[in-house]
Amino acid sequence: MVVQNLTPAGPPATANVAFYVNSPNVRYSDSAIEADYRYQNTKISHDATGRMVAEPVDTQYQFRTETTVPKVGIMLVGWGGNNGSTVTASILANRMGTTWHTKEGLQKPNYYGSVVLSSTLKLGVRADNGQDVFIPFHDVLPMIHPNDLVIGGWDINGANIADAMERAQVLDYDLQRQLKDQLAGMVPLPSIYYPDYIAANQNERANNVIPGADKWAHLEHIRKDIRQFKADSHLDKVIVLWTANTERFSSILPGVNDTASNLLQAVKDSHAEVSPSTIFALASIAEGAPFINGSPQNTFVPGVIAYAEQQGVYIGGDDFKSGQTKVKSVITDFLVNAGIKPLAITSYNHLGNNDGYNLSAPQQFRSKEISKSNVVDDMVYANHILYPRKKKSKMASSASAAPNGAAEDIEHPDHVVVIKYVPAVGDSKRALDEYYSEIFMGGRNTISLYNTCEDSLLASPLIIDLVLITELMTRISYRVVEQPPADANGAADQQYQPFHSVLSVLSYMLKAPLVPPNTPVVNALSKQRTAMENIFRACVGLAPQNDMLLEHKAFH
Ligand SMILES: NC(=O)c1ccc[n+]([C@@H]2O[C@H](COP(=O)([O-])OP(=O)(O)OC[C@H]3O[C@@H](n4cnc5c(N)ncnc54)[C@H](O)[C@@H]3O)[C@@H](O)[C@H]2O)c1
Ligand SMILES: O=P([O-])([O-])O[C@@H]1[C@@H](O)[C@H](O)[C@@H](O)[C@H](O)[C@@H]1O
Repeated sequence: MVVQNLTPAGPPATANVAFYVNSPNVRYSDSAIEADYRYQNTKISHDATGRMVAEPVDTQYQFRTETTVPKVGIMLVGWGGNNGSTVTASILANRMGTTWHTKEGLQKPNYYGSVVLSSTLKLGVRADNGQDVFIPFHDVLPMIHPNDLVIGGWDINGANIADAMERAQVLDYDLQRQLKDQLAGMVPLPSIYYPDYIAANQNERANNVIPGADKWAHLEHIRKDIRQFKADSHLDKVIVLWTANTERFSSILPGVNDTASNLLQAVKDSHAEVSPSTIFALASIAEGAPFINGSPQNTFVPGVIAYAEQQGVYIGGDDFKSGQTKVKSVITDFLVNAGIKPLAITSYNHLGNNDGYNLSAPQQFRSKEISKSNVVDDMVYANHILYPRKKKSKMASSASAAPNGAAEDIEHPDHVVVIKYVPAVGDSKRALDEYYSEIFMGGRNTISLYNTCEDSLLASPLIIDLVLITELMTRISYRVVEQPPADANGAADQQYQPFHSVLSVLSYMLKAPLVPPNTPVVNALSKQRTAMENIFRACVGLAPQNDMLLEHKAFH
């Protein structure tokens, strides 16, 4: 690829960019952006006297982003569910510009709740008057648009997407009325059903199931489905996303799912501890399709992570962060960083959709309880003033384990998660939270929240963001260089590499972010968003966003 240095005229007119960066560190061609980026960090050590020493360290990166936007299809596992049918119908409504009547008047389709489609980021300040300039997040780098997505998928229930939309009772009738004819033609493919992985009450739904108990045959069946879907729609890429029911956790068994080869053998042996979601993940990885887990179960047993690393395919998860937990990752961050000490965080909610029905079973609830409980760990761990570290106990509880895996015995707020199934409220989940904290001089503070979370209307835009960001990441590569290459016309090409297969950049959309082994888990929502934004700024050679506003604090 010939990379042209920037000319005053900017990148080639054919470059697919919403803006361009006028810098010798950023180079454009008609199909790629290459940026030199100096990553600045601070290494901490201690000197001979035990004093802490802070050392600024710089690493020179180069990022390359392919700017040609491909034709992408998404295959939803659980397509006929509330989330699957809602996101499908909503993308169709946006694509067609369908409007509909409600008691509030005429409604227009939108993508509210999507960070990529409905939020902005500060690009910089106006050269003439210093005012902030914001752009749509979607414009920071060339991204696919959800209106262009081809959608398919599987479900153990055979209802077409129009019937599934009606069953979900999420979208307004006047909108459903206009979409149902097109959605009726969308029928989920038969899926894998292992009854012991989801609540027994889901058995009544299972009328669209791949027969047999041969798990390797199931794997090959799903692989064939992915290939067929890609071929039928002449797609460049396919992304598979799990929005099916929450499964019970799989036991981690040495010799079974601890390595890629053992796991593949376990599938050949139809081992009982291989879940449907793990088979979907393996099939996706084998077909080079990124796989995202929107539910809390441990789909990504060690063997799946190892297989994704071997194959160089992206995976991400777990569990959409849509409502109650999203707020928790903000409130807890605010309290702890304000020097206020949460003593107890109590999260109750009830909901009446099929997700809630499935979660009414103990093992499925436990999967959700785990993903909803760990979300405060990084914030607690970061403040040893409020939460002193005790001597390492012999049996440090998992709740006290430091997010980066160090088994330290850390004081931790009481944290309770309760979920109840109340059919009457349907998809309109009611979340009640109490944050009970210690404040100045032994005082106490109580914050109570009542949050009506329309679960599928909150989760659907996250599905879109997960797909758009994952697809973008497949077009970004990087390399670490000491000095910019003397020859930018190819000598450096073979040094570029993808990010780690575990896409921790997706964490903003997820309750229990999967991260590469032995790396820190970040749950604080503001940090997650800043990380995502600054990585994409780096891809166009721009410094990380900071809010110092020195230009407004210094004497002019
Ligand atoms: N706000 C949210 O809605 C939210 C937030 C976080 C996580 N989640 C998770 O997303 C998932 C979907 O939520 P939902 O409200 O759409 O649930 P839902 O029950 O309406 O939909 C799940 C669908 O998956 C299907 N299914 C079950 N097992 C399957 C399998 N092995 N293969 C294919 N299909 C299968 C079911 O038939 C159903 O249609 C749940 O696991 C839920 O916990 C939802
Ligand atoms: O994202 P969030 O609102 O904290 O979590 C939600 C839970 O509170 C809810 O009970 C469950 O049914 C949803 O699947 C979702 O996981």
